[in-house]
Amino acid sequence: MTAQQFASDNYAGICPAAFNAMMEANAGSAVSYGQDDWTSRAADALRSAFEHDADVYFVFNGTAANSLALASLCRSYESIIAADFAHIETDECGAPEFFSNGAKILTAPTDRGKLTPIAIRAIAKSRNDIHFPRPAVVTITQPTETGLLYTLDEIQSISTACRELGLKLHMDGARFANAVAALNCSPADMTWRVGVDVLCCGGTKGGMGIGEAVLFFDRDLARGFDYRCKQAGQLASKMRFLAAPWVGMLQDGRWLEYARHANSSARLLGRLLQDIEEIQLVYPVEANAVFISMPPDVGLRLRKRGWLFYEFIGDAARFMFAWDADRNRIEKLAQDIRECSYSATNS
Ligand SMILES: Cc1ncc(COP(=O)(O)O)c(C=O)c1O
Ligand SMILES: C[C@H](O)[C@H](N)C(=O)O
Repeated sequence: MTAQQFASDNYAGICPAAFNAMMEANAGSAVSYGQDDWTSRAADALRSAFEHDADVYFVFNGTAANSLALASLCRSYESIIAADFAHIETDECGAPEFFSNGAKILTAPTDRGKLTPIAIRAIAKSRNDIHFPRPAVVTITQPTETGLLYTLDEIQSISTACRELGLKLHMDGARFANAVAALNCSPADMTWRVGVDVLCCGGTKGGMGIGEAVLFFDRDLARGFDYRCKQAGQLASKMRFLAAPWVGMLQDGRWLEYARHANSSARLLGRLLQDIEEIQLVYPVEANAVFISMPPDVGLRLRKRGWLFYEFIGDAARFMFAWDADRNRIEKLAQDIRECSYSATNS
């Protein structure tokens, strides 16, 4: 077993709540393709958690969730307004464009990945001629790809602008639980109550082995989504194993306990690094990610000590924490960063 790494929360294993629910769901046979009891239990559990009679679907990963949800909100000749840092733009390999049969992603320059009503209006009102792919939907990521949070008021302002412009609002919630935990608000307060039409709610990064939930708060927008999933190879035959972890995670608020641990782990690393001269936090630690700038040779030394981290997001080195983050490993990472910085300064 490799020593714990913090390159991504995707590196973590399956949390007990998800695993135990999978084990329980494994008893006997069950109707396939989502007609089983676990799938209806999971959908009901999400409707209860969100206090809304949303239409709920389960897919294998976040790219599929985002791409198929956006394809439901946007015709092939229309466009999706997104932040320049948006995962749908930088890391989904054209899947949103592919599954919408050609919708265009129009990116707005942002401050650290957060869209604003001004940026949205600037794109939406820039042109209305036949040659311009008409904007149909705005997408925001909560927390953002840079680990920052939209406040509830910021989301409300964005959705108000969307309504004025006749646009739908999609939320990439790959780390939604981390945002709910960090803002200490309810899932409803951060979605439909502030005008979000469709949420892609992360299960994988939250601690499941696989799986995301797509919640349509406006059921009309979900028309045909089941067929869209089937056509895209996202209709699981043994859906109970995608669905059951949601029952386990949502029970007694475990998903938020795990998220609180991940968020506090990120804050711990941020604190441990703050007195190292060569290391700067590139973004404030608001959820479960820490982004730092460090001299290139410090990064090389850190990699030589076996640490893995991405450097292609937010022009910084990213460390991201999950439900299982081990304090001892976090302290070891901080110590190695300190020693690698010290040796750089004194070489
Ligand atoms: C912000 C964000 N959205 C969506 C995704 C897509 O998830 P996946 O890689 O499971 O397709 C990721 C990946 O981790 C992500 O970081
Ligand atoms: C960046 C990569 O695509 C993945 N979404 C992650 O956050 O690890």
